[in-house]
Amino acid sequence: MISVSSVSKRYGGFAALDEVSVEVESGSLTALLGPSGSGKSTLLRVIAGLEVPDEGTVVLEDRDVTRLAPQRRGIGFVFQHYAAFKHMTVRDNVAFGLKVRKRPKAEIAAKVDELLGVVGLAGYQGRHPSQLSGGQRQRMALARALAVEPKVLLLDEPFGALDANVRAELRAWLRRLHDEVHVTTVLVTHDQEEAMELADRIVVLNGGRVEQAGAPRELYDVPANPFVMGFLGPVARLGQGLVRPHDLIITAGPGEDGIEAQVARIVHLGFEVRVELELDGEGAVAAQLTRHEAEELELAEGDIVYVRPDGTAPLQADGAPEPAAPAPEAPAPEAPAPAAG
Ligand SMILES: Nc1ncnc2c1ncn2[C@@H]1O[C@H](COP(=O)(O)OP(=O)(O)OP(=O)(O)O)[C@@H](O)[C@H]1O
Repeated sequence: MISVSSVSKRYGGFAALDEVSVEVESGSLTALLGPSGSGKSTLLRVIAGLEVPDEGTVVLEDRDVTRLAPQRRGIGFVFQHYAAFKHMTVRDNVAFGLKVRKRPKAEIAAKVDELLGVVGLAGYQGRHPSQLSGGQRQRMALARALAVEPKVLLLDEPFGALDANVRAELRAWLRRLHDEVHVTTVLVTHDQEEAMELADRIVVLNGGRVEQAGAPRELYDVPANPFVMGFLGPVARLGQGLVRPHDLIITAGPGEDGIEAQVARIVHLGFEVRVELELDGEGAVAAQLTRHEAEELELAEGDIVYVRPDGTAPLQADGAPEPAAPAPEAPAPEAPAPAAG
């Protein structure tokens, strides 16, 4: 287990981390998710020992390592731009840490073979890094980090420099790898889809603080505040209430609490249909329907319909957990667009 308690890290007067506390279960895959500059990399570097916090502690498996050198923490690290030894073969790159530790030759050979199999590079032992694709290089980096059997694997945007298709492939692959080897893993990403798909647990950072930590579905379904809601997925605003666009129900008649709206645009996205609605005096809102639902309603642009949230209670735009009494006009929440690729 990794236990980060009340860690603060300042650069000059600027707090990159402000009393951050995070628990990472042994064997889990935890994602640090947040916008650029939120402190993700700084937190990872504090766990790695590449930065010493101004305040707070880092405990690894019951041992206070706050001031311990990185190489003595039992940690494997993979960065976005992995610095491979260009003059060495794939085999020698992966063997490097074991050679430094003076392990017997036969043991090194067996371990390297095993790992190259695990990361899907079995036939590539003799190649040099320049003869690998970007995705293959990152898999080699993971094999190299895993070779010394770290207690903790730290990944800083390991697929950040790769194109979308390769990223998606490597994500699925990393999840399978983690299910096999169960190394306690902390992954930094600004991509909410990557975090949702990979992680057992997500820690959302913003401005050097933890906004919320929990299972991906918990964060998506029960976000603690508008920031988390906006960062984890699309948000539709009905008055002071924030809901997911797929939690909006459109009906032809007003029903009990339907809000009148005019269909401004219908966008067919394969299985989904996005219905853009103009609310009277309340601006625009987009609902997400299945194709089947949209067909049943026989929606057409210009139609007058009624919209309401389904059973889920909307999050209040001012962050209050319960629907508040008539609130003063609050400014729109700063819900950032989910990060693109
Ligand atoms: N060595 C440093 N000196 C001064 N400021 C720093 C230093 N390292 C980080 N910072 C600042 O601390 C803040 C957090 O940086 P950090 O790299 O942790 O963010 P991040 O969430 O990883 O962002 P990104 O996704 O862009 O990598 C940023 O505002 C950054 O400019």
